Amino acid sequence: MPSHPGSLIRRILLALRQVFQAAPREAALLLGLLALGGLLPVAVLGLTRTLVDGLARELGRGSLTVDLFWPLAGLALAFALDFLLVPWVAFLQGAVNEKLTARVHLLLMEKAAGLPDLTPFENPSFHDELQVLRDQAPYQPLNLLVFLGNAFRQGITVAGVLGLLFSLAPVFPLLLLAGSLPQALLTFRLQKGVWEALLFGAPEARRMRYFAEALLSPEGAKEVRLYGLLPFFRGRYLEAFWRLHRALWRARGRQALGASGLVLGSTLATALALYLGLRQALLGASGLGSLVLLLQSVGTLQQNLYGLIQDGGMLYESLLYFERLEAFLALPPALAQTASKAVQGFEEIRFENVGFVYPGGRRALEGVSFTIRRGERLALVGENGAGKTTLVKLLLRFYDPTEGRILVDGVDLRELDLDAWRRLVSAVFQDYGRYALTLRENIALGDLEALSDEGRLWEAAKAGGALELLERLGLEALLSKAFGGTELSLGEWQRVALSRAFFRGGELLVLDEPTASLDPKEEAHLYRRFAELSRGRTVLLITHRLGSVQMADRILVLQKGRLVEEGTHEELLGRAGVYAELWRLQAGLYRSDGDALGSGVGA
Ligand SMILES: Nc1ncnc2c1ncn2[C@@H]1O[C@H](COP(=O)(O)OP(=O)(O)OP(=O)(O)O)[C@@H](O)[C@H]1O
Repeated sequence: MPSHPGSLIRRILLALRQVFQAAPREAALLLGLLALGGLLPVAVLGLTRTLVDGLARELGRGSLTVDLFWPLAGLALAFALDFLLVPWVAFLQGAVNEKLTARVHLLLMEKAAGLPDLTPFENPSFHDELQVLRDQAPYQPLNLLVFLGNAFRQGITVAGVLGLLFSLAPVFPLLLLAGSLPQALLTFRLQKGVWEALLFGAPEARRMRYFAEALLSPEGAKEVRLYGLLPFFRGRYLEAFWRLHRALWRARGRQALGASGLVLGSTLATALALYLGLRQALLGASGLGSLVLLLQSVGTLQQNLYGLIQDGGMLYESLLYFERLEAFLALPPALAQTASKAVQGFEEIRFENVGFVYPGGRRALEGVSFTIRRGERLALVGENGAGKTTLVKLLLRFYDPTEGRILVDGVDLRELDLDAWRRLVSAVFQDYGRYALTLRENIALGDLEALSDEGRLWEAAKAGGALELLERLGLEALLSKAFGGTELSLGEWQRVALSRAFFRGGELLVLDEPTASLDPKEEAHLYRRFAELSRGRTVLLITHRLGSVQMADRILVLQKGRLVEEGTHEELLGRAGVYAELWRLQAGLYRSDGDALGSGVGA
């Protein structure tokens, strides 16, 4: 539970703000119905008292007087309303829940995908937070509505019953509260222990979900079977389960023990209240109805106070969820976005002593300087982890360099309007998207405004090697088995990604291992057409297949984050440096006699 009422109220208001922004009319109506629902038990108590007092007066007359009729009619109405409220509260709760859940998802999508850079994703706490918020988004809104609704209704009932008792004598609400409040408060505090264990155990709960997912997901299905991973993941799942279960067991045990310990005090206070009520009635100081009210109030009060505490405890987690959501939405982007210099094209891009250290501390680039001129085809080669992809990420401004600068016609990239800059660029990343959308949409995502331009779609498919695919499946084919469509092979997906990049156009084309999944025939075909495909564009090609880099005007060789060589294929071979060594090794793979130094091999 929140440690002081101020923070509880602040959290409730925060969550309510989201509820009312999602569905203002439905939420107001729901609140009204819940308030009515909370008052009904109070009305029943009051009417019962009147009825019993009337009955005591009329006893023996045998006729139903007006004095008896109205409270009876009131009771009938209260019971009818109580029944009537159930389906309508459920109806409104359902409606608000759907809108609130959609709102939470939309807020998360807009925040996470709307960030201009990737820096926040490097931060483990951002990553964790996003995952928790995403995982819980489907059920926390409903939890909030149910538990907040229940707590609100029960709170009104408790306040109403105490008010009624106060009208009998102030001592009654005081005694009954003294009888039930300590137990309720203790439960409240111990419930906090359970929730803290749950929250503290949250990583365990997430680990459990992860290990279950590893066994259940289609992606893992092949390795799970081949390597016989069931016992391993099952074991890991159980380890996490027992850690969480033990923490919850202890917290719940304390809760039960503490509540039992208070039984004596609670019984004494309640018994005293009832004794006083009975004495008053015997002395004729109050009617029989007041005694009945007192008797009934004990049950109603305890039931609602206890319910209030239970639901309040459940509510705690939902309130925390909405507080975390609010904090997440308020996170500022790491990238300064004050720049707004328009850019419609470029003559040259210059890396000037560029260095980059990932937020986690890993240095990926150091002192890199080179220039790409418009229309040039530049190849970037180097071993795994040399920094090639990182260099592209800086060029697309997913991150800013930590040292040096990137200049576009002399202007720092940081000063250019980011959207305008990115509109000039088209790219195929190593981890390109595979979308459960139609083939048309998958290609047109590169430039959605031209979604219906069939001529361009066919052209792009031809350029990207997806023409045969398009002829076979058609533009409207859904590319997803999960949604009842067609599943593509990895190479086919890569052709679609290439087509998407060609569909976008753009002055600068970045290709990061664009042929990794293509068969040798299509790869050769693509590179043969490369001159034509890249006409009028500046191309930055990252590849490990050195046979394909000969079509580049210039080759940059990265090693451990540093630019170590630069030149044409022939120049670099002549230099007998890193490139020549890589070339020799790769060429050797294609020669049967093991002599890798023969000319023209691998070309
Ligand atoms: N998000 C990241 N956080 C921390 N370090 C990273 C991150 N991404 C990459 N690195 C590290 O930066 C270095 C350069 O990575 P980069 O992906 O740029 O290499 P690469 O040359 O493209 O490699 P490959 O040929 O394997 O694709 C690597 O050592 C890698 O471990």
